[in-house]
Amino acid sequence: MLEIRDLTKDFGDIRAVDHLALHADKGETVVIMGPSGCGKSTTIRMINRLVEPDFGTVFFDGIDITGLHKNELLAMRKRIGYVFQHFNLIARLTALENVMLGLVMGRVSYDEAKKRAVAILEKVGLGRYMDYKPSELSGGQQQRVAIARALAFEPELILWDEPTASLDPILVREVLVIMEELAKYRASTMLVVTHELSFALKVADRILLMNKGKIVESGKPIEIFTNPQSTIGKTYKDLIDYQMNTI
Ligand SMILES: Nc1ncnc2c1ncn2[C@@H]1O[C@H](COP(=O)(O)OP(=O)(O)OP(=O)(O)O)[C@@H](O)[C@H]1O
Repeated sequence: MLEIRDLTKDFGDIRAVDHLALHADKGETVVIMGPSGCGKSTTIRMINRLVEPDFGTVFFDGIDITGLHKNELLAMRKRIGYVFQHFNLIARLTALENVMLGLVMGRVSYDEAKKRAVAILEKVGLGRYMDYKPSELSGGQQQRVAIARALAFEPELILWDEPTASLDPILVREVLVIMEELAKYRASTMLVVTHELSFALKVADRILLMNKGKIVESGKPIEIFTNPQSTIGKTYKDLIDYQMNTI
């Protein structure tokens, strides 16, 4: 469903992503992990062209996203949901309006947009908070609004860019639980950048380890974390061993 080849991005002298290749099958949950600055966010942002690639192709359902014109790209973005680290909600709008906005701008009628937004907010456990503004919600609740917004178009692919990274540890779980449910349901393919080892172990169908702009290792969680082949993989294994031994 998603096939990336040779993806490359330079920022000045820095090569953020270096001839990267990856693929994800329909319904699969693929987790990307790697050290800070290795190019994870840049990779994920190039898929829907929030960052323009310098080189390479991103095939989604057989269409090369890198070659799409503006209107085609906007249409494609309805098929690809995106959840950011910082929730990027509009402060003066309520939770309901934040979820409805994209739908209404995407030419869904007001009544239909409202019906869909209410249903999705209920699904993420925010039925009671529809009329709250972001400043009146906890970080976890704000991120759940952002997830509802990403789900509004029933995306075939959801890109997650460190969705729990700016949350208080206590609030991380409520977001991970929703992600786990979505992964289980398999309605959308999920590409997840995260540092949450427990989520990767439990939920990922496949983990990709990244370093210096490239995928250096890929496999099922159990393979990667018990018998790592790369230096980065060995570091993660040590981290898991350490955590297990300290519990
Ligand atoms: N807009 C930009 N301008 C200049 N350099 C950038 C820009 N975005 C990213 N970079 C650089 O590209 C490299 C990869 O950054 P990226 O954010 O993709 O890494 P990351 O793996 O997501 O890191 P983290 O886990 O800390 O979020 C880094 O060296 C970063 O400083």
